[in-house]
Parts: sequence; C-alpha cells; structure tokens
Amino acid sequence: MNIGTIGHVDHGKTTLTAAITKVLSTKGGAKFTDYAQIDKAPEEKARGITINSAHVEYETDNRHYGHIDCPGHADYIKNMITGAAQMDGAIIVVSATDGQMPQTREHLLLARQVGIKKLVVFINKVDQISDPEMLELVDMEMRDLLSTYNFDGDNTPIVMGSALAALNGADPERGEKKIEELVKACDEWLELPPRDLEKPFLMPVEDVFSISGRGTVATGRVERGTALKGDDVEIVGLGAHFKTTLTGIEMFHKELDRGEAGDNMGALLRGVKREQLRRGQVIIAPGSMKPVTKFQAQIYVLTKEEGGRYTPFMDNYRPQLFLRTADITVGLHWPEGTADAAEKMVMPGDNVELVCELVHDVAAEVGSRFTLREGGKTVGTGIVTKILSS
Ligand SMILES: Nc1nc2c(ncn2[C@@H]2O[C@H](COP(=O)(O)OP(=O)(O)OP(=O)(O)O)[C@@H](O)[C@H]2O)c(=O)[nH]1
Ligand SMILES: [Mg+2]
Repeated sequence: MNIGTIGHVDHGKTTLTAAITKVLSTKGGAKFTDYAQIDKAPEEKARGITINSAHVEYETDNRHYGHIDCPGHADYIKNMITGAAQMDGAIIVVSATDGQMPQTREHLLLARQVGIKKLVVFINKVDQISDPEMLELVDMEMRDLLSTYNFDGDNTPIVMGSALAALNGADPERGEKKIEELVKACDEWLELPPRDLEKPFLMPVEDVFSISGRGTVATGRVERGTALKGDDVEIVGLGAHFKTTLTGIEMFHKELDRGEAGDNMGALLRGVKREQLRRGQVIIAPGSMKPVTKFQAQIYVLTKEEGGRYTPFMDNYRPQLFLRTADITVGLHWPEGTADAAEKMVMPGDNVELVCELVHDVAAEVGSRFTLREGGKTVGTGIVTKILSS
C-alpha cells in the first residue's frame, strides 16, 4: 500500500517519516532512514517532469507500506496531480502549535481531488503544548475540516504525539508509543485499493490493423482488468460508442484465451471495420466508462525550469491534451462564475482548477490523468475532478 505524509510546511512531515522508520526498525519492519537522508531529495523523472521526493518503505505485522515524503509544497502538488506519488491513503500532519494552516487545507483538497478516500491525522509537536484544551481544539477543528472536504471527520483516527521525541528516543509516552498508535491506525483505518486486475477491463487503442480473412485487430497495453476471448466489449472515444465482441486475443503471435492488466495484446473484434477504430479510443468492459467532451480538472502548470512555458496563459488557451493514447485539442477556461475570467492569468508553477472543452470526445472519468502539450513540450499535467458533459 502506498501512503505519504502531507500537510503544512514545517509541521513535521519529514521528522515523522524518519521517526516511523526508526520505531519500526526496532521491530525489524524497516531500515532506519534518518532525517538528513530523506531531505536529500533524490531526483526522479516521472512522465517528463522532474519530481523531488523521498521514498521509504516499512512493514507492519500485516502490511507493506511504500511511503513518500516530499521536500517542498510545490512538490506535493506536482506529485499528487501527476500521480508520481500515487497514494492510496495519507497521514496528514498538523502542528499543535499552529493548528490547521493554508497548506493543511490545500493538501486536504488535493487529496480529495486525486481520489484518496481515507486519511489518518497526526497532531505533532504536542511537547510544546501544556494546555490540554488547546489540543482538544486542534482535534475538533481538524474533524470539522475533514468533513468540509468530504472525509469522515467523525471517525478518522487522530493521534497526538511528538515526531521529534520519537526520532530522538526521548519521552516514549509522546514519542515511540504514539508512532506505534499511528501505524496501527493506518493498518486498521486505511483501506487497500482494488488491484488493477479487479477493475473493469480497459485497453487504450494504440494501433489498428486489418488481417485479411480474419478481421480488424486493435493493439495496446491493457491498463486494467481482465478480458476473456468471447467477452462483450465497448469501443469508446473520438466519435465512436458501440458494442462488439472480442473474438480473439493475441500476444507475441500466439492465440490466447485471456488478456490482463500489463499485457500487450492484440484484440480481434467481430464485425468491426478498420475505419471504425482509431488510436485514442479505448476498448472497455461495457458501460464501465463514458465518452466525455467537457470536464473540470485540477491542473499543475509546469515552470520553465521543468521544461514548461516561459509565459502565463489566459482563458481559452488551446494546447493538445494527451490522455492515454488520445491526443485532442482542448480549450481551457476558468470555471463558470470566476471573477474577472477574461483578464485572469495562469502562471507557470500554478496549481489551478480549470474547465477543459475538447474538440472530440474521449473516454474519461473522475481520476483520469492527462498531460497538456504545446509545440512538442509538456506545459501542464492534470487530473479529471468532475465530468461536465458527454
Ligand atoms: N518541538 C518539536 N519540534 C518538532 C517536532 N517534530 C518536528 N519538529 C521540528 O519542526 C521543524 C520542521 O520539521 P520537518 O520535519 O522538517 O517539517 P516538514 O513538515 O517536513 O517541513 P517541510 O518539508 O519544509 O514542509 C524541525 O525543526 C523539526 O525538528 C516535534 O514533535 N516537536
Ligand atoms: Mg519535509
């Protein structure tokens, strides 16, 4: 399971990450990764964007966790939107001395936008607070805030402790014990995501061939789910929306009965003409996704250092949108009701919510990720947050 620490700058995310590895290392479930090793931020390339983040791993009695801690606020935003740090759950860290702050809220919103369903809260730096009523207040406010962003504010586990004490091996009541409590809360409250194989079948069409005497074959890499020879499937996107039957599955020139997530396969489709299929469409389990032409999305606009634009853009900016194998011109607009929409600019480095109007329909759903490109370079990356029209 993949998790990570999120929350306002300086509230103790990195200290907590180090502390978790320290406490679990004494039980043999982790290799201790000290603070300085985490904040060294090894560079990684993900989807054409450089992303600074640190990955650690640890194990509890019942789970293996991959854990991501990012060095800076902008990195969290990029990570969450690009999916470079695909989190199935997260620990939101909030300092007892400050309470909730702007990035506490922003990270909660983003967590919701990228589809994280459950969180665990760690109220940190309790060693600096002597008034128990203060802590109660932070607890109450966090529950309210969670509910505001559609998380389960009433039942979300909140653990109060000191990451620094745990890291330094001081004050086990506020330190080590609280880390154990936190990890237990993660084990019990955070839910494992469905495995790709259990999801409905989806294969983006990469290429199309006709094979004389047999019919039309679409090739691509299965993104999720499983398909069996003889299954009903649906073709969606670029003006198409029809049902057919998967009459053959081919891999490495061999006929097979089954294709699944991760496979590169050829799909032989009954009664389909070559002209009916195009790169950019998807072959899916019937009814599992719809064609859409307009949606709202959370978008991160790359800086020039990241290979993005040098200049801001305005309403109705029209780059190319790449979603799986599809490549479609899109008009970007401020959501309805935005004040001064005609003059408002989007700067490189911004994280914005915009409406995307496509010139052709594409199969998409809430959570679908895409990139925006212009003149051969990636200028932005986004995730669909709301379908507006199909
Ligand atoms: N008193 C006290 N200080 C703490 C505690 N946890 C962390 N700190 C201190 O708070 C400061 C910030 O901690 P970090 O772990 O770097 O915070 P962060 O959230 O990772 O910060 P950014 O990555 O910059 O957003 C450091 O000086 C830590 O030593 C704690 O439990 N008690
Ligand atoms: Mg940090």
